[in-house]
Amino acid sequence: MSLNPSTAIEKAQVLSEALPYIQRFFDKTIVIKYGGNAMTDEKLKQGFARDVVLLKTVGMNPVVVHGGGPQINDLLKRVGKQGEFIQGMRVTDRETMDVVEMVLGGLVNKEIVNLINQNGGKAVGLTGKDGGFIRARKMMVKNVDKPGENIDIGHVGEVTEIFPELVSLLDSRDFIPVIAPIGVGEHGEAYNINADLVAGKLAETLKAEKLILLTNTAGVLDKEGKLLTGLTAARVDELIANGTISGGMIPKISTALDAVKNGVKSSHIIDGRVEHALLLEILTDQGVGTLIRAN
Ligand SMILES: Nc1ncnc2c1ncn2[C@@H]1O[C@H](COP(=O)(O)OP(=O)(O)O)[C@@H](O)[C@H]1O
Ligand SMILES: CC(=O)N[C@@H](CCC(=O)OP(=O)(O)O)C(=O)O
Repeated sequence: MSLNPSTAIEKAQVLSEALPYIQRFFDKTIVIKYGGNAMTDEKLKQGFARDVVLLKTVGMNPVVVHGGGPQINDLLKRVGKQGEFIQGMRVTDRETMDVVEMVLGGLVNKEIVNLINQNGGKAVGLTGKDGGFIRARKMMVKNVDKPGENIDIGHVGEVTEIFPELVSLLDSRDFIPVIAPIGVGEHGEAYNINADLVAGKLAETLKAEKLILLTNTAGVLDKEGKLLTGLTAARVDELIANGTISGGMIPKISTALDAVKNGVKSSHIIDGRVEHALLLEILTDQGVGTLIRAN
């Protein structure tokens, strides 16, 4: 099949546009949070895996942290339980914790590992229990109706420490770490941690160049549903206070902000429903979501 010369030149131009980005991000760590909602379409999943392999092949160090909220809800339903969330965090009793470990540490993790490997990468799946590398403690959430009181939401954790050696070792041997957001407590107990929080802390610990949170919206939207392409700390506070940002977007935006305040060069909330969103964000002049800056 002969190629139309102008199409061929356009393709070459897009490839050429990637060069400065490849040079700038060579050997840099990019932490990518792959949200459960962005994981539903087969073609998108293949595209995601291919993009991750491409980034690794051109010399970057992609580290994938995945979610799986909707997938946990599906299995809970099959065992007759209803998922419940308070301030974006899943209420996690003992039985729910078992389901979370099965879905995140098992099904979802191995599916992503497999997808990346089928596309020519060398992915290795981990939970925070492996090498005890994600340490956690029980998280309490504030009771908004009763100031000063907390709500106990069960086996939900917050990260206390991340030991980066295991991830760095995998990176240095050309493996791609794929991490499920499960932490381990002082007594070996498992904690369910919001995947955005794990991705943010990991990005800080690894001194990542970028934190990219892939989700199922165009980015952060204003009250009219229009995309906000750039946000600062002050504006985020305002949008949370007036209810424009709610639910699962609260831990996401807080994480993105904490990361840039703590040394990650840039945080992005981008649309995982756009094919090759990762490549567009990292290797082209085109932004595909919301860029979060400290000020
Ligand atoms: N201002 C906002 N802009 C975009 N999404 C918002 C906003 N406020 C709340 N949301 C909700 O946050 C959701 C993303 O969080 P979540 O469902 O936890 O995603 P993920 O599974 O990718 O982590 C969106 O689908 C949307 O319903
Ligand atoms: C404490 C808490 O809420 N944990 C999350 C972990 C998975 C996750 O974060 O998945 P998404 O990124 O797909 O939302 C949960 O149980 O759903």
